[in-house]
Amino acid sequence: MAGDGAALRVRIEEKSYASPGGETVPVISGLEMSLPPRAFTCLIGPSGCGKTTTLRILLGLDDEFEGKIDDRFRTARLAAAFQEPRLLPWRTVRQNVDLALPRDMTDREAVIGRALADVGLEELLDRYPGQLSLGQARRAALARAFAVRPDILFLDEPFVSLDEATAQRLRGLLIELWTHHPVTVLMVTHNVREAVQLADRIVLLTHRPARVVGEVAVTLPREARTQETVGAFAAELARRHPGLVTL
Ligand SMILES: Nc1ncnc2c1ncn2[C@@H]1O[C@H](COP(=O)(O)OP(=O)(O)OP(=O)(O)O)[C@@H](O)[C@H]1O
Repeated sequence: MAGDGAALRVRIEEKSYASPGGETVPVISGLEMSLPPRAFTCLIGPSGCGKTTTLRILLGLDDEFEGKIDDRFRTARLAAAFQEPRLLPWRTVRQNVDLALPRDMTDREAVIGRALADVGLEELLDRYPGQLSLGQARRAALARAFAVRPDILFLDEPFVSLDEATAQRLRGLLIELWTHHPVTVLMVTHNVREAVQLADRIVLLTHRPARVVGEVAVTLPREARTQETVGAFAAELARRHPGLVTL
């Protein structure tokens, strides 16, 4: 992808779904945002406002919308990790990573070995997903996403339904991976503290139909992001955006 330093821009004029009764339900309306290269952007907003729908459009999984997506999304190498780890159950961890790699990638065994070692799964390469804990499966999904060496990485609530200690370890791991392999990230989360802990900037959406109501730079240096400073930053966001940001 062209490393020209410009931000990737997106404008989704309108996206609707049909309700079971056949009515048109607008889900996104006039959503405009940009993704600065190699920045970690979190997308937050009320439940059901259209965050996953936005991600699906950017990933090219849904083209039934009106708007303009930067052409570079179409030529960039994309990777994603979702709420469900989405590993193929009949393939081993090693094979799951291998299947995601570009066909022309050389040195695959080394790439796979390194990616899984980076997330602490070097002993579990030949296990099947059913033999992993949820936390281990999430690690494997992150390893797979980074192994692809993407230009843009999309994350949709990758740590939801984990116990807090495991989620916290994986957040640390994600930042470590991203620091070593800087990539443009767009991560959807419900959890404003998680967004403040991880992001360079937070894009805040309205209730459905979603549009952007604000962009917040997280100015806390990463080494100063403690439970207290993150909590205070998140509380200030909730104070400024009542009804949209809840702690
Ligand atoms: N395939 C679909 N058909 C009809 N309606 C849909 C479909 N997918 C999503 N919706 C509706 O569109 C709205 C936005 O859904 P979406 O999953 O994008 O929201 P979200 O912000 O990611 O939600 P959450 O925070 O709860 O994960 C919701 O009201 C949802 O019920």
